[in-house]
Amino acid sequence: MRIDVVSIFPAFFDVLEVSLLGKARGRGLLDIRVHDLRDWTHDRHRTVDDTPYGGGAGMVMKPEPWGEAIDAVRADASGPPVFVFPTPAGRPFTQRAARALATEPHLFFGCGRYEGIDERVFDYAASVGRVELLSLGDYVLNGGEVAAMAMIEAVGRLIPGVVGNPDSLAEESHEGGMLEHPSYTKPASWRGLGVPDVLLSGHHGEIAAWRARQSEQRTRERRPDLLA
Ligand SMILES: COc1cccc(Cn2ccc3ccc(-c4cc(N)[nH]n4)cc32)c1
Repeated sequence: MRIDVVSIFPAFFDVLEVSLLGKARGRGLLDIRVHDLRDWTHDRHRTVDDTPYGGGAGMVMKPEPWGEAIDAVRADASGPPVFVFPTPAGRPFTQRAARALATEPHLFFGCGRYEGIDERVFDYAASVGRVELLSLGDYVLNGGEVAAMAMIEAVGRLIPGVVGNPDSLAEESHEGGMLEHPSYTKPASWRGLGVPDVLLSGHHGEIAAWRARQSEQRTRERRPDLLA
C-alpha cells in the first residue's frame, strides 16, 4: 500500500520511520510519502491560509496549494488514491472504516490546520477520486495530523505482514464488535493481586468461555452502544 500524507508540519510524521510501521516501510509493505503543503505555494511567504468569506474567527486553508498537491500525487500514481481528510465534521473513523481503507492500494491523507480547508478542495478531490471525511472522535484537535497518524497506524497494522501474529488482530477490541477480555501475564501474584484461576487451569474451553463472558460484560458496562 502507498500512503501519501500532505501537511504543513511534515516533520510530525517522522515517527513513522520507527516502530512497526517503520519496519513495514523497510520491508516494502508500506510506501509512505510525506509532503509539505508549502511546496505547492508560489509566493515569498509560502502562504497557505486566508480570511474566511462571510467573516468569522480564524483562517481557512486556501484551495490552490491543495489542488496542486492533489494533482502532483495523482500524476505520480498509477490510479486515483482514496482521499482521506480528517475533520471534526466527518463520519466516525471506526475499525470497520480502518478495515475498508486497508483494502485500498493508495491513500492520500490531507491534514488541515487553522479552521479547516476550503470546501472546494473536497469537491475537487471528489471529482477525481473517492473522498472520505473522517472524524477521530467527538472532540476538536488543532489540525488533522494527530488524527491522520492514528488512522495510518490503525490501517497500516491491518496490512498483511505488518503485524507479526495476524491471529492477535482477530481478538482485539472492536474486531468482533465487542471489547476485548482482560489480559494477564506473569507473575501469578503481584502486590497481593492474583490471576483468575480459570486462566491457570489449562482448560482451553473454559478459558475461551470465560473470556467471552468477560468481553460481553465489559462491552455492556463500558460500550452498550456497541450492543445496540
Ligand atoms: C474543521 O472545523 C474545525 C473547527 C475548529 C478547529 C479545527 C482545527 N482543525 C483544522 C483542521 C483539522 C482537521 C481535523 C480536526 C479534528 C478531527 C477530530 N476528530 N477532531 N479535530 C481538526 C482540525 C477545525
